[in-house]
Amino acid sequence: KAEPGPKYPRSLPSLPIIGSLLHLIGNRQFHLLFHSLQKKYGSLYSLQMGSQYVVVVNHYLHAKEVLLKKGKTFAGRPHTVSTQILTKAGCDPVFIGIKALPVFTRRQRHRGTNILSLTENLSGQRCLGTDVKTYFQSLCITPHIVSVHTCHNASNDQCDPGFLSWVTRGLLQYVTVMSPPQQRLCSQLAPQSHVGIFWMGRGQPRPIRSPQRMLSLRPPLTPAVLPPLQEALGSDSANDLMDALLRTQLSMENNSQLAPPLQLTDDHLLMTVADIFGAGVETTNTVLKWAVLYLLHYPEVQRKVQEELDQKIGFERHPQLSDRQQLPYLEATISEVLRIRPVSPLLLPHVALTDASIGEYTIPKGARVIVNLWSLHHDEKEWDTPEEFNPGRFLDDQGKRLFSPSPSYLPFGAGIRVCVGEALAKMELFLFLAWILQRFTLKAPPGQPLPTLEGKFGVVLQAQPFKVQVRLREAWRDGV
Ligand code: HEM
Repeated sequence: KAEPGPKYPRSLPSLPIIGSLLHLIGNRQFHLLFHSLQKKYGSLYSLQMGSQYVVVVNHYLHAKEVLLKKGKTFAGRPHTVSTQILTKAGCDPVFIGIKALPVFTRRQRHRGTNILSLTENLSGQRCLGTDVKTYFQSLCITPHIVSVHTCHNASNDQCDPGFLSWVTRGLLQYVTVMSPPQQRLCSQLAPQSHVGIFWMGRGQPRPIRSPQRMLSLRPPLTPAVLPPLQEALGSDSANDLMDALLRTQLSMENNSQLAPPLQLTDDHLLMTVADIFGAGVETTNTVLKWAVLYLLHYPEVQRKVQEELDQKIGFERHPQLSDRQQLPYLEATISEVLRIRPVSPLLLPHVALTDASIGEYTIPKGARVIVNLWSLHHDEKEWDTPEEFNPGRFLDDQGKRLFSPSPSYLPFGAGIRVCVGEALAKMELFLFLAWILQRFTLKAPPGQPLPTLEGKFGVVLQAQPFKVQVRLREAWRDGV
């Protein structure tokens, strides 16, 4: 009897050249579309983006196979023409440095109060404006600057002035302008950035003017920036990410056996630091916006968070990272925000580095695999009324924190490609929300309807612009 041939996932209909585009066009919310297509095609199916074979995963068992069990096999990322140009032909982030980020983040645990005092300086003391976007953006940038480089000779965590100006005058502008043009560029081929990125496989027609223009915006690591940092490299141990990168660069330069391609160039350094800002600022800022939006819709949740803060922290001091354990309801609220509106609802695309399989299905080498986190976080078999915002899901009967009430919860991905900023992001979210809600009550401005909870799919799942009224709490005013 003949062996059965390979079994491929069911596929959406496709046409030559345009692939399955006709089935995707007009729908801008790809996570929702991919979620709904399960009814017809099952939880694992494929589609064709131009010449690119794409597999969509909607169930946690398959997702865990891709990310954890076969993490190395599916660890590839797509190479696109724009990323090639932007990274100067492969000066990708330096993973020695990037993967070391959690270490520096752990060290920062002891510096929580310093992050907090920096956020205080930014906030203009007691009054928050209604421009949530700008406020949160500046709030989120600060810990990244601290995490990437702090001047360790200073008594508190202050940045080297040259480095700070390089970040604020050049790098942040570069990172903020990077997303919209990239989106525009991609939208010439497909309506949304994720799909655009998938579409931009090698050998396809593509406009390259924008990435080149973006490249010209990249702030060079001038002599004013690097030498002071190199001089400061005194002790043996690396204190922050910049230290680790510079130390590695130095030891590679001194190793005569390493040919130039193995040297760590200034471009590697720049791209690594740019990546920390690019990947970290918009994500954390977006989660904060979603958190505020849900607190406007669910005032009883806001009240409970404030009651917990009042009881456990009071009004005499700021919340600190060491308070996380005694504020389970706030932690549960953050977890629920990350579930209900995952910032990266399709993760980042993964690529099969060899021929492989997911469940009973054969997956060819080079296939792009999209893990639809939205489907995992809204699976009705795993979550009771998934569209309801209920932090209580993340608490047990005694009110203690449950870290993962369902295996279908992966807001930061998992395995070899897990988000390297997870610890830092959780610290930031905790401190910002604790600090804000200790002092302020958030409401929709009077006479205005509650803002929509519908997201906008793009580089991240954005909340639509909204305004918020911020009131200093009576209890806080009386307490200080
Ligand atoms: C709440 C905020 C954040 C969320 C929800 C988030 C989520 C994610 C997700 C889902 C991925 C993709 C995992 C995959 O494709 O399998 C990712 C990747 C990544 N994140 Fe985050 N992230 C956040 C904040 C940060 C921060 C603060 C940083 C840096 C300081 C960061 C750096 C990165 C990097 C470098 C990657 C790529 C990892 C790789 O390709 O190996 N993220 N993040």
